[in-house]
Amino acid sequence: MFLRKITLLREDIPDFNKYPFTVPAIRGMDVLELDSEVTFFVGENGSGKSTLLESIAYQCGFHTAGGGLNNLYDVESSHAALGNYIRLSWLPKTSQGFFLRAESFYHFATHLDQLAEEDPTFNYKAYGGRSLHHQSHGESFVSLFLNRFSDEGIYLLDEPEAALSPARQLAFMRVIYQLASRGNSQFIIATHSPILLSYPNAKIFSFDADAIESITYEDTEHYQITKGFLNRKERYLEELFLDDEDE
Ligand SMILES: Nc1ncnc2c1ncn2[C@@H]1O[C@H](COP(=O)(O)OP(=O)(O)OP(=O)(O)O)[C@@H](O)[C@H]1O
Repeated sequence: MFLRKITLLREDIPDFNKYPFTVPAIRGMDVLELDSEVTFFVGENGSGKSTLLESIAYQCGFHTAGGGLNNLYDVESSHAALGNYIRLSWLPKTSQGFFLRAESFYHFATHLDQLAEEDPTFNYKAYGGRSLHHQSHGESFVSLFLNRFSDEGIYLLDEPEAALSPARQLAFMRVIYQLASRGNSQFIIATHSPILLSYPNAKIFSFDADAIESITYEDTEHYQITKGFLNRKERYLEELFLDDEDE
């Protein structure tokens, strides 16, 4: 493990009425203690998971649109609004790792193609040997996990399941397991996947309340709704499609 603590520098915040401090979970944040190789951020859409993850990436020196320390490319990266208002406590510090952002992964793939154009020796070795644009969305994620992720580093992943089939999500959990069990990799993952969230002994932080708090897997809405739906699909669908006058 590397990153042990994330502290919101409350005394430095000029205005709590401006984004990102208008987001309840961020506004109420104090100190997050990380004590597992795998940490999940979970919560409703818009609850602040990406905002916090991006600010961690910013503090790590990673491109906030996705990439590692050496990936400088020109795409509209967000300003990491929260980036200057958090403090990361490391033991030990690492600058190795990667920020995967599903929504801007296309731009990262283009950035690699540009590198290949400029440098004929660039062979996509860390990305499966060929342009990420020549692989399917899911294949390109898997190439990244298998080739770019190495024994040491902090991996910040924003909805990695976005491109992965359920089978590939399970395979991805094995990649996490192999890296994390060697003791030198740390993962912080914002996700909506009930499969990924089941990773054993992970810390799960929920962003659904007025502060970010640790919860169990079974207490996540993702687990409860998915389980309820799969157990009683007909009942759920019946209620979902009830005509207004029937209610
Ligand atoms: N640059 C911005 N300016 C103002 N508001 C923003 C900005 N970026 C995000 N927001 C708002 O902040 C809130 C938190 O957004 P964020 O992207 O962190 O949510 P999230 O939990 O990652 O959601 P999702 O699960 O949908 O990805 C949302 O209400 C969003 O509309």
